[in-house]
Amino acid sequence: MTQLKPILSHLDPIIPSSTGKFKSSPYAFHRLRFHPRLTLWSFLFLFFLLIFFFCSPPAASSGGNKRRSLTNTSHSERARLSPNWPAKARNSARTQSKSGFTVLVTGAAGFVGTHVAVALKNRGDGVVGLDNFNNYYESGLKKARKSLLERQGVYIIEADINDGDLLSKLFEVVHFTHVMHLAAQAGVRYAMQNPSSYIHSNVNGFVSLLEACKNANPQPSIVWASSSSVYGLNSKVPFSEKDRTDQPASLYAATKKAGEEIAHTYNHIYGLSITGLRFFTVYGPWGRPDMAYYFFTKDILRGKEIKIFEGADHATVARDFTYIDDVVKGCLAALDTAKKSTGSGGKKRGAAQLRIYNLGNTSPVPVGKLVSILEKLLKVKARKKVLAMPRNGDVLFTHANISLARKELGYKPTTDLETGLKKFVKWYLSYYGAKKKSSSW
Ligand SMILES: O=C(O)[C@H]1O[C@H](OP(=O)(O)OP(=O)(O)OC[C@H]2O[C@@H](n3ccc(=O)[nH]c3=O)[C@H](O)[C@@H]2O)[C@H](O)[C@@H](O)[C@H]1O
Repeated sequence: MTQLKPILSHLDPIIPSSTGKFKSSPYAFHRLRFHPRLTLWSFLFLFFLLIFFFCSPPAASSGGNKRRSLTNTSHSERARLSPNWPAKARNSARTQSKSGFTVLVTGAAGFVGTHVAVALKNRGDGVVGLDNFNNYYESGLKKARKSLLERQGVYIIEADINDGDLLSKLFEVVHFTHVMHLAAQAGVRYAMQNPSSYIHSNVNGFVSLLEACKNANPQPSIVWASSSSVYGLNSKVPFSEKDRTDQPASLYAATKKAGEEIAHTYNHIYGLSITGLRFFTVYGPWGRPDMAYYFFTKDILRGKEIKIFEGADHATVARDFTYIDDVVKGCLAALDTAKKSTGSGGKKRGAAQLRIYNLGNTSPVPVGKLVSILEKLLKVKARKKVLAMPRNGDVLFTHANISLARKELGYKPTTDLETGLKKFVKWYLSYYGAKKKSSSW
């Protein structure tokens, strides 16, 4: 405050005493121009303001609760593309056997994308990744996932799914048999701060991708990530694929629901084979820092207070937390059972497959229990504050009925929350421990 005093005292002469005076800005400007000390202080003030503005890191990941501009325009992405990307993509797309799939994984530097890409590569499929590396959460984590994929022989093209020209070229360079579409603007609560990013990625981006797929010859089969959030205010449990999904509680949910309708249209008009997977709060190693289990871990370790939401009349908030390895198995099973698209070059030649499945754990756990498991694993008592769930798009509980996925995909989750969190915590401590040692954390 004392440092501000000189600045403020020099600003005093130009602070108007009434709104009327404020309008006479030429007067203030005159005073500003001809007061040398004031000019010096003003320039210094502006200089430090600009330094602060340009040097500020992107907002912290905890809860993803600050508005950030996402660097996901196609022009900026195009500028970052390596000139020999077609050769690298062709090489990465090579399969180990004749029957192997050639899969484009969008959102490959994301949490689920990285795991799915590795699993496909490990079983001998050809995999090309695509990711815009936006700054929704710490970019270092996305880069680390990219390095992991590179070590496995998966090349990631740094581009946005909204870049239609790039996608058309990519589908000419590589004849993909399948597309695993995982690129999306995730996060339920962040939608209130940056609504347009959800339209950009989950609506426009999805349409841009489907346009490229429908024009491709051959057309690939598509498996994509929808969300448990489409059940919204539905109160019938467990959530079945037949239940209503017309009451989304967040814009995120609304864009995922829109995606399901858009999928129907492209299937109907162009004969694209499309499978949507409704993920239920997926967690695990290499996870997303904007999710509660992840930033609770970070905050518990730092002694920072965590907020635990509860419903009206102290109702428990619970989630059907689903471990990443189980979800990956579901994704691969969806790819394996996907029928071929029936069209080619934009023309439908027959009815095509259209499916939707819940991929949950079918065992909801209260958020309070999640915290007590973390306390046990981290051996640290959390500083907890229980408060009413804010009106921010959250829903009280999720619970998946997985009978359809079990029957048609052979999907069978086997990891309970404690086992899954144990693996997450182990990864977390080694990842950030190693980063701390290299003093970049
Ligand atoms: O299945 C999905 O479709 C979605 O799953 C995930 O959303 P959610 O289930 O909301 O997960 P997440 O944010 O980890 O909050 C978990 C719990 O902690 C509670 N919660 C949260 C924050 C907090 O400070 N306190 C708190 O109690 C909160 O009330 C909630 O009960 C994905 O982020 C989303 O992208 C989407 O994929």
